[in-house]
Amino acid sequence: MGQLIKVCKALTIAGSDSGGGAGIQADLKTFQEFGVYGMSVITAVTAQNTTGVQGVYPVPLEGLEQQLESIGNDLTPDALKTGMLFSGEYIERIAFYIKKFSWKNIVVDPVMIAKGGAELLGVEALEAMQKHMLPLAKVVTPNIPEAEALTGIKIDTAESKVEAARVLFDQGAEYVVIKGGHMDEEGIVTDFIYDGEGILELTDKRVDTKNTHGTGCTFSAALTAELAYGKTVESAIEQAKKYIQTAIEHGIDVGSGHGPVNHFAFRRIGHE
Ligand SMILES: Nc1ncnc2c1ncn2[C@@H]1O[C@H](COP(=O)(O)OP(=O)(O)OP(=O)(O)O)[C@@H](O)[C@H]1O
Ligand SMILES: Cc1ncc(COP(=O)(O)O)c(N)n1
Repeated sequence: MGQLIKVCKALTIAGSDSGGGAGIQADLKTFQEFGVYGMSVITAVTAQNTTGVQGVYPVPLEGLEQQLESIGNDLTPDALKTGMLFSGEYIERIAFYIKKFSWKNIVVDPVMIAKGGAELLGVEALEAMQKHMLPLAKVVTPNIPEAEALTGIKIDTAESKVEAARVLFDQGAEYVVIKGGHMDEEGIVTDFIYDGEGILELTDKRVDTKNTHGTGCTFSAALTAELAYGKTVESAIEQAKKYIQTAIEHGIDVGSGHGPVNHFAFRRIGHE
């Protein structure tokens, strides 16, 4: 019998995007690119493509819990990320299982609204996110509108960004990454990192493209993969930023709307 290879394992708890650009699909593609064994717990199935979200179908609560049990009873993720969690009730149950199985290295991507405007998490779930998920988070990775919704702070200045990061830290996340994709900065995009003491800003050139569907999912999945390898949070964030930059720069021609990023850009770009 051949010798089995030890691998790092990462879990995503998120929604399915039938179009393959965001959600579970983006996460698993990214895990694969990083050489990490990917697992998934699906909260909801979305009928979605590059033009928008056509439907949202939650997995029955029992099915959600059974997936979490199945993973926990056999497979221990070295790191996990959450994406679209659908509702406050689902968030509460997911937090319960994360604690039950003592899972660590948790990246909370507080997905709320799709780029096209579709609601992926009810507003009633904000409190559950604050109360149950943020205290479990090694890293929370909101975009600007999500950080505003979770803190009630309008982010339009450098000071308000720091203030919002402090509030998210106080809500329990060890590291806060406020992503800059939605910020109107000329030619650049800056992600802002806060760990309760210091601030780090990662800036790169803004790619002029409409194909940014799934950027947040892909970034947080790359970060989770790096944490699964046991990397420090700072180094994992830097690596994730490099990966998403490359994936956006080498965009692919898929669909007629807001296309996905190129998950395999590190490896092979397109074909003849
Ligand atoms: N046009 C761009 N050029 C370069 N980097 C970008 C661009 N847009 C976003 N990014 C980067 O992509 C990552 C995700 O940021 P963004 O603010 O878009 O998250 P998001 O809104 O949660 O994404 P999504 O909802 O599409 O999954 C960040 O690291 C950000 O800096
Ligand atoms: C299942 C699922 N999860 C997350 C997103 C967010 O990605 P985006 O904001 O790029 O639409 C999405 N559209 N669908």
